[in-house]
Amino acid sequence: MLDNVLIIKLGGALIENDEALTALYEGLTSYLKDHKRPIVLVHGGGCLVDDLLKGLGMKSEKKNGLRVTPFDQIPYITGALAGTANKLMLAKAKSMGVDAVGLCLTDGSITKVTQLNEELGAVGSATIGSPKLLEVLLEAGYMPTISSIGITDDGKLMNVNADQAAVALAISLKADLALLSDVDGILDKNGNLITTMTEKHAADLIADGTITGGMEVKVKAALKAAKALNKPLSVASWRYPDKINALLSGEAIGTRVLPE
Ligand SMILES: Nc1ncnc2c1ncn2[C@@H]1O[C@H](COP(=O)(O)OP(=O)(O)O)[C@@H](O)[C@H]1O
Ligand SMILES: CC(=O)N[C@@H](CCC(=O)OP(=O)(O)O)C(=O)O
Repeated sequence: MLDNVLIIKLGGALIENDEALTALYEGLTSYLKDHKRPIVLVHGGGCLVDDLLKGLGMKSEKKNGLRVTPFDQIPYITGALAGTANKLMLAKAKSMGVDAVGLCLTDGSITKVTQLNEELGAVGSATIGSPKLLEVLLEAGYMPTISSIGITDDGKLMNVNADQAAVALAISLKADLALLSDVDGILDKNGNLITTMTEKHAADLIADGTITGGMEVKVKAALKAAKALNKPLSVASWRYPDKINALLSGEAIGTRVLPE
């Protein structure tokens, strides 16, 4: 098992923000010049899916933060996430001199994906798989860049929430994990950053409507990872390049989600 892997999950809005995406890769390349640390990127792209479905005149709704994915929409959603979003990440990596390899969640069986339930349609749940392919790529110096599309054992395309996907990979690789989004971390009712989060506190904030939608999914996924790995992880912003450096050096940024 490869030691000290860091998985960084990037929310989809980053892909539409060229300045922040450039700053992220600058941060990664300058850190990797002086340090040897295996880094895996997992990305979302929910905003690209929204734009595509709207452009196609298709309706889209979310239930508890997860997109209802009719089977007739999954080819388009696959195009947006495993296609456009993944290849825009690889294009930026290429232009910054980073040797990246684009993957989906079931390439090399890096996770196992099953259908979550009938109600959500082609929405998948990712569980731990084989770390082998990622270890081979990381040892050879590539930066795996993984979309949240997966394939079931009987060959059906599935749309997996990217935070949940990153958690399954982190547990598989026993990696450190950071979930980076378009907000500074988990915010309280007044919009102030909460610096640490426990399961009990999160349950209270979900119950009183302070944590909703995509953040509810993210916090639950983060708590699952913190518990399974028995270590805290960061829910933070991708907006500040200096904080990315701090994160790479192992400092706490944003909200620390604790394994309790
Ligand atoms: N308590 C909260 N703190 C921060 N963000 C929250 C909270 N509750 C809901 N949100 C929403 O969750 C969003 C982040 O989740 P999501 O859109 O899924 O992000 P990403 O695409 O980066 O994974 C924020 O932009 C914000 O609108
Ligand atoms: C099932 C489900 O909700 N899938 C997500 C996958 C993309 C994602 O998670 O993107 P962000 O990280 O940018 O939110 C979706 O269709 O939006």
